[in-house]
Amino acid sequence: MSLLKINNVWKSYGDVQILERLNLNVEAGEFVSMVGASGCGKTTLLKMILGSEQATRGQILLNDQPISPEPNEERGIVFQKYSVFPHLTVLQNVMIADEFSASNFLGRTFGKKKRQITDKAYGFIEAVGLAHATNKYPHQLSGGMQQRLAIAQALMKSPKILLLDEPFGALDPGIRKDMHQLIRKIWKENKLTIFMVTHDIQEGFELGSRLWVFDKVRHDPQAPTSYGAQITYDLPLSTEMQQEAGLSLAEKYAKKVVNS
Ligand SMILES: Nc1ncnc2c1ncn2[C@@H]1O[C@H](COP(=O)(O)OP(=O)(O)OP(=O)(O)O)[C@@H](O)[C@H]1O
Repeated sequence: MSLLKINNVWKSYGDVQILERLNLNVEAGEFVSMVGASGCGKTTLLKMILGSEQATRGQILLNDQPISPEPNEERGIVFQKYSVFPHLTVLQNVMIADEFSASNFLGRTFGKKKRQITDKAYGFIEAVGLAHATNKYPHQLSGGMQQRLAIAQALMKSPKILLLDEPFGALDPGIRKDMHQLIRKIWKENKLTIFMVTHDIQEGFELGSRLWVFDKVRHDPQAPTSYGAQITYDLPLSTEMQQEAGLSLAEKYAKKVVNS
């Protein structure tokens, strides 16, 4: 049984068609990279998987059930813009969601419960390589460190699915490489299913186990908003392909997409 089924999904905003005819099955443990022109609907699909946007037609099923209209703990999301709280330390940022759910209103826990949450938070802080910065505030961290913090925050909820919206887009190339290693390690160790939007086709090739390319197949010059993007390539990525990927393969497919 597939973890996620996207059954003939269409999405429009008003009379602007964004996505159309999406039919895809995703198994648990896949890492799907999503690439395509700006504005073609990649984030919109992520939001539909998160549950914060609804399909206009068709259905997305998670474990054969319609996706709940509210985001829930099964799905965590990390955006390009760091979503951490500026007035909380690294440790407090990672603990906060668990503290709120354990204490209902106050956002503070005590005694044994607090110790459990602290231990769990330390585990994820270490996993993302921020053990040396536990008591620092976000403004004292580099962009890469803030993004590590956002990932640790998302992992605290033990999501089965991690949604990444250009998570490394704002980072320098050297730091991006480190983050690639980190995310692959986290993907494997936590047996996550990952959907990642990226503008960098090479990153998409290197990181994913599968690549989706979004593009418009149908065009009407008189009515440019009548047709939405579809997934024009659905490529399984093998490690060999990824090793070979480098620029040459990425460029080849980029050309193919542009020319199609
Ligand atoms: N809530 C909304 N209401 C109306 N239009 C929207 C809404 N959200 C997104 N759109 C439009 O839908 C289209 C797809 O947006 P989306 O953010 O999914 O694209 P994208 O492929 O992720 O783009 P980018 O790569 O630039 O981030 C855009 O034209 C955007 O303006």
